[in-house]
Amino acid sequence: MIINPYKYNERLLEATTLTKSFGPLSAVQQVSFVLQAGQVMALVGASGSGKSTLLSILAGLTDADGGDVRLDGKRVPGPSEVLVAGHAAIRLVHQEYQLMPNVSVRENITYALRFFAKTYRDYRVDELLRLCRLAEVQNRLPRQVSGGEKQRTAIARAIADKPAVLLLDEPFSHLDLPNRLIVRNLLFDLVRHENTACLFVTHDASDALSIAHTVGILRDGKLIQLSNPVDIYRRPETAYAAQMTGPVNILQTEHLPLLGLSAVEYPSALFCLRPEQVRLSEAGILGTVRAVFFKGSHYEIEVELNPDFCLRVLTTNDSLYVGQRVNIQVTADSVWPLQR
Ligand SMILES: Nc1ncnc2c1ncn2[C@@H]1O[C@H](COP(=O)(O)OP(=O)(O)OP(=O)(O)O)[C@@H](O)[C@H]1O
Repeated sequence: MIINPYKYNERLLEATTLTKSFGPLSAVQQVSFVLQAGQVMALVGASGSGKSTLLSILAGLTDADGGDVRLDGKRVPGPSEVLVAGHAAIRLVHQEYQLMPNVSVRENITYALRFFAKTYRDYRVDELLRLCRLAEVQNRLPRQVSGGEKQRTAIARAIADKPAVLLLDEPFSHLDLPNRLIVRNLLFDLVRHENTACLFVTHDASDALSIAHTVGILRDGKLIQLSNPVDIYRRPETAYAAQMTGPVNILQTEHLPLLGLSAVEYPSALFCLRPEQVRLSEAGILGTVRAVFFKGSHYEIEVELNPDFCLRVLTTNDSLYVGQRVNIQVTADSVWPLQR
């Protein structure tokens, strides 16, 4: 058993008011959060919201204009302050994996342990090959393995010497479903067995909600909401946060009476209604099915309540068809007010 050289305290990785601009463009604006050992955080944001820039700052690979990053209370220097950019205990796995093309999967991982004694190195590489499910392809070159295997090789290499923090840039975006599940379980194992703190960025909330302990929403470089997955899904603060975290109906005050809800009870002008909260019920309001999308485990349908207002509804009812008249029901507690 190898003891991790980094002694953790409660506030492992701490970002305080990080800011970065490229000319007039503010890529990262006043971002602050704390990530603890054994925790997974996901940052969700649209393309260009500053995810990669933020990761690079956290890894010590890009200088911030303001604010700082601390690991166990000690400031992580930016690249302009050190000879070799980066921090020994913080690893970033890029979207392109950046593997050495001419050596095997095993050698790619072994390279990260080149300063360790051979006995430990061999033991640890075998352990990583098992953890990352790479034993069968260990002697192949990176170009001879699948995208999922490349991804796992990059993760194995990054965690080889047990860094305190693992940062992942869009770890799921190029993977098919079976590989997404393997990487998801790998992250679970990592935080459980090695107490690593993981932070990944993604534009797809489904991975974030199912894996992370904390989910943050990035918009135009700002961390606009940070919460546990259930709260962020059920109680998003803005329409953007609602849209980034799953399928949603964004309603305006004038839509509420169409759903049988009294607008007077709701002072806000925008509301979030998740499609699974809409029930098909004979006692409900009459509408017409405008589209039916098969989603595997369920259907997503669009129900038109008037020519200007359609509602997305999730249902397991498999007998619905376009043009059908259906009744929908929405309860007051499933409508969540949003800030403008
Ligand atoms: N080196 C740079 N010089 C100038 N502008 C940059 C540079 N790097 C990033 N930007 C800009 O900063 C903003 C944030 O970019 P960033 O790559 O961090 O976003 P992102 O959320 O990771 O996007 P994506 O999901 O498309 O990768 C974008 O508008 C981008 O064009």
